Amino acid sequence: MSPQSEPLNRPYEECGVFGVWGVPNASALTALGLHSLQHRGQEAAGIISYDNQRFHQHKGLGLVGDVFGDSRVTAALPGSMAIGHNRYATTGGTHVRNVQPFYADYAFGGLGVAHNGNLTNAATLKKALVKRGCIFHSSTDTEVFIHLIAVSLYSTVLDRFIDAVKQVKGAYSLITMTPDDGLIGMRDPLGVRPLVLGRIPGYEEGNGGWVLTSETCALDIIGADYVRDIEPGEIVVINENGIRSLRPFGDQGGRFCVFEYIYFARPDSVLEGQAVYETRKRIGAELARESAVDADVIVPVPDSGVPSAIGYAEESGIPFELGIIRNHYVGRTFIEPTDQIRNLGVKMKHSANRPVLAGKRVVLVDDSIVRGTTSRKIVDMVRAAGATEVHMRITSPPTRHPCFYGIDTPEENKLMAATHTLEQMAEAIGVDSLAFVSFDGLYRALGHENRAEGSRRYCDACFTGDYPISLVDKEGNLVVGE
Ligand SMILES: O=P(O)(O)OC[C@H]1O[C@H](OP(=O)(O)OP(=O)(O)O)[C@H](O)[C@@H]1O
Ligand SMILES: NC(=O)CC[C@H](N)C(=O)O
Ligand code: SF4
Ligand SMILES: [Mg+2]
Repeated sequence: MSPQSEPLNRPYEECGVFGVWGVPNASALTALGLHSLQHRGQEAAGIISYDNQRFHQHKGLGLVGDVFGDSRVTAALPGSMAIGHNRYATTGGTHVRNVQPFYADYAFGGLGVAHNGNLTNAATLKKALVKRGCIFHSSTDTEVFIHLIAVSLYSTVLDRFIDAVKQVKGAYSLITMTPDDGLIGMRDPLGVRPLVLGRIPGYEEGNGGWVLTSETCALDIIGADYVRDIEPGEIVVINENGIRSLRPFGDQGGRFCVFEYIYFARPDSVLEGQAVYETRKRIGAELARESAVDADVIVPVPDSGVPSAIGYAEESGIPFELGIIRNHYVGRTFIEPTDQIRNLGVKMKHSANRPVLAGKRVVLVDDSIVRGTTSRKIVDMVRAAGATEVHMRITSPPTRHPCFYGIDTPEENKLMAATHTLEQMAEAIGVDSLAFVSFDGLYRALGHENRAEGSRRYCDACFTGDYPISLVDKEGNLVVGE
């Protein structure tokens, strides 16, 4: 949770966006894309389509399968252009009115927008917009785009859009659609969140078949080819004239979220040219070199600990075993508002594979410790299954600071690494030893010499407190709403 949202005890997550232009049944492809982005948001899903005459939309709380499982739903969203969104709230609670994509009817026609990220000056802008008479319908940061476009004095939609993004601060990967301009994709000037461009084979002769989405796994599911990443600060406009690229912010260099590699993205995705799976394996190998321990078995904390545990096992020569089994019917995170229910959720999600653990010295590999809820439970479980030693290895540096750029982390006083020393953490979790990957180890796994050389390319603020984008609302103690 970012401090800008309501004070619920929730783990982190973020959103997935998808847009397609120039194909029949665009909404059905969008629903498929959203399915493969489910790991980025499990709270709500929505699709808006356009059939050359009017817009159609369907949105709802729940998983993509709950909202779009029935093919009659997408059949009722006709058209060759569509955008979709999976939400996990960072600003504004889990209410139907906050479900994206958002749609607005302007004097110049309709416009739909889907946003992954989080704005750091949304409350400041909202205050000013409300004073000018704007009536907000949601409590999200995303809605400020809708009003900034409405009040802009520029005449074309694209100029109004550029005018709007120039006023916001924060992280945003956006997919917008309008009847005249078609599909508009954009990454914020530092490219904190991902956005890729793909093309469906068979459309090369014409202008159709374009796809914009958060991760390449959503291209794979619909058989689209990866074309390239949208660059930080780049706007792409896709319509019957083909694809056009604009750079109203110039080149400010990227600060891509390093945590996308560590945890968020699906392991079969490729982000900014780097395969997530291989990167996680390399982080695991770095960790094995840095924090070796005599043990009998390397056990991942599923899901996201799996690739790095493979890397750790390969490097250490200690066998990899699935000592913890994950229940596939429990989601990635537990969005229940209380710690009590979240604790039960962790119990429901993981169980010990006793024959693999009994009498063994176990190394558990996970990607992060946020509150420590997962680690505490897993360690208890592994000990109860008869492990003689339990060592914990974490493939991120300690999470000491909240994220304000689209990841739902808790405020500082709930982050275990912000309130405990390493020794206190090891004791609280109940392990014989605990180690986190070093900053240099992490950056080596990303292909850099060390952090000093690599960190200019990434945001790693939740580990370092080095926030690359100003936290305007936080400094002014402003919040958008509940
Ligand atoms: O310290 P905590 O507050 O418990 O949070 C950290 C845990 O949460 C995440 O897992 P999650 O269940 O979200 O997803 P995953 O199945 O993809 O690993 C992460 O991988 C850690 O296991
Ligand atoms: N996690 C996200 O990217 C969320 C997008 C937007 N800030 C919202 O709260 O709806
Ligand atoms: S603060 Fe952490 S999670 Fe947020 S964008 Fe930066 S690296 Fe990613
Ligand atoms: Mg996990």
